[in-house]
Amino acid sequence: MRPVDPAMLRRLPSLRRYLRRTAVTSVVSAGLIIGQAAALSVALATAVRDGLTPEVTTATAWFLAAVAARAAVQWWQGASAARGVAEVKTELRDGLFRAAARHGPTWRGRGRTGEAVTLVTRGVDGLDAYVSGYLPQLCLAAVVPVAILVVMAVNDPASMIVVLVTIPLIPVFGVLIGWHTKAQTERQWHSLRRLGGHFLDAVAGLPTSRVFGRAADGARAVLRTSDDYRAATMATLRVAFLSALALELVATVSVALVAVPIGLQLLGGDMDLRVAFLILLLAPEVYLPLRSMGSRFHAAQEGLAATGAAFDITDTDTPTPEPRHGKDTAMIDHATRPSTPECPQPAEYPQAPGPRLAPPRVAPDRMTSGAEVGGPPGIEGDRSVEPFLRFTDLAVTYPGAERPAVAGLTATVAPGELVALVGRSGAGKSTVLNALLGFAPVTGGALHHRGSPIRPGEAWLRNVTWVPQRAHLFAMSVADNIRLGQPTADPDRVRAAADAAFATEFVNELPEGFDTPLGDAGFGLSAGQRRRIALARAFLRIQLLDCPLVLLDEPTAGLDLHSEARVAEATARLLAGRTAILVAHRESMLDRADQVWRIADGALREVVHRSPAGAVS
Ligand SMILES: Nc1ncnc2c1ncn2[C@@H]1O[C@H](COP(=O)(O)OP(=O)(O)OP(=O)(O)O)[C@@H](O)[C@H]1O
Repeated sequence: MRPVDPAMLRRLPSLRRYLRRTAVTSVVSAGLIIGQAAALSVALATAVRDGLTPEVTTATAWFLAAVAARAAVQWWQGASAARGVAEVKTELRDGLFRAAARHGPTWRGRGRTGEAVTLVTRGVDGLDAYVSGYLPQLCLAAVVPVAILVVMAVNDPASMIVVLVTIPLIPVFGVLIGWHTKAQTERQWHSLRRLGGHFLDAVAGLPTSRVFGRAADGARAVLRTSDDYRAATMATLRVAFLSALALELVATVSVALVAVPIGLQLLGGDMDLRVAFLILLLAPEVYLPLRSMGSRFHAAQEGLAATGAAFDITDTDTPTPEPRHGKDTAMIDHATRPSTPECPQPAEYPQAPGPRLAPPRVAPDRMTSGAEVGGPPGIEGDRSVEPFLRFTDLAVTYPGAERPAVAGLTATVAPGELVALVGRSGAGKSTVLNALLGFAPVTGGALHHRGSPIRPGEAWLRNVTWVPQRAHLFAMSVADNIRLGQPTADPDRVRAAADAAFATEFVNELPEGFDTPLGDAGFGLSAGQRRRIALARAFLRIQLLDCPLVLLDEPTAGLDLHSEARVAEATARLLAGRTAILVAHRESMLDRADQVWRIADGALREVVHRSPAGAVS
């Protein structure tokens, strides 16, 4: 623990400039403190001895001039500090952005975006207390006591010796407490960064964690990190308050040790009154900058910890942020009880090595709609007559949008049917899926499942498996990503789901296989690999929860031919015997559809029915 980190001075020229300005200000301040005390002691001693003579008036005028000059210097120092803080923070942020540009997306993805954002914003802002609070006090502490000791040596060497003996107590206490504070502050800063990372991951993955029944766990993880941060902050504050108290006590006792002998000498007539006033006025000023420096040291620590983290990034060619994918840092805590219910385990769950799947199930009785759980009894329709899904004049208008994204959509889906949605980009295909998931507001018409109105929420989502266009992978291991909805699933089941999604091959080539931690949004995997992990996640969910409805949003978009063929095959396995709605552009996916809905400008323009043999009706 050094008073000033030389590494910071080396890397930040604006900090060096600021420190030079502050050093000059401190020397001027020291002169003014001594001048002020000298003028006042002359004025007081002369007034006591001779009454209000012209000498008293002159000394008082000098005293007032010194006070005014000190105020001006302090104002200038404040302005200089504000400029210095702005320059140092700009330089540091500039360095971070340059490093990010130099390293490209590789670096960003390996860390958590939320952590990086916390570092660049709140972390760098933590330097305010260091630059404008701690450094000026440090400069004063280096100059003022020395100057005052010289004055004391000339006027009263005995007082100088008392000060010389007591003054080291303050830095010694400061250092002892500082060692303790450093660990506390680093813990506090670490918690804050984790909080930023968790929060962003939780928010970005919210739709995914909702569908997979883990939204509450994400919130709990954020809450737990917030609590860690609160505890670390309170611990730092406790140390800061205690240290302020200890330093205050040491300074007061030290001033008393100087004052008592002076009083005795005055009584004995051995000391001039002017010298006595001068020493008594200067004694507290010796300890003041050291005390202030000690108390500001704690506030400055967060900024220093953040700066250390920033230099780790700016200094390395290929920065490797601290590991953050352990179970303790995962957004979703697997120790918590899954929010989805335990499901019967199908006896024929696929086992490695070959991807074998459980036999398809069509419209299982276990299925629930939102209405069955939350609605009044008797709301269910006639299962033998009602289609699996019914869209009646469905309209969706996003908040703030001028026109509906989907309007007047009327259609039905029979149990076990595969419906493919086709249409140009922006036609409204994903919106149809979002309406079914409850992610887009149904502003007109109705959605029914087996005759019951669909009520978006946990109960309904338990029926659904969703593979979105851009599946969100969380910053945790590959295995934990696959078992997102079923955290208690054993490794064999995870592996079998990966086999079925043709993911095992590339996962085995990752450094730690299924335990390989992924970065933000699945960093470290290609787009096709991410999709296969998302499919594996869906496989596991289907197998364990037996979800009868599958929603897939362009599972093969942006893939090369080889990956596309594999994902298409995996998708076909996923959909076998289940009711599914699939947004598709590729023929490979359309061939398997029972109905093809062509959507344009939010309206259903055409429905093509295909027979099992592929004929169009
Ligand atoms: N969250 C949203 N808020 C406002 N408007 C939205 C939102 N999401 C989509 N839209 C708009 O709704 C319309 C339909 O979008 P949607 O994503 O359903 O199209 P899409 O057919 O799935 O397109 P693509 O094939 O490119 O994914 C578009 O005009 C889009 O701009």
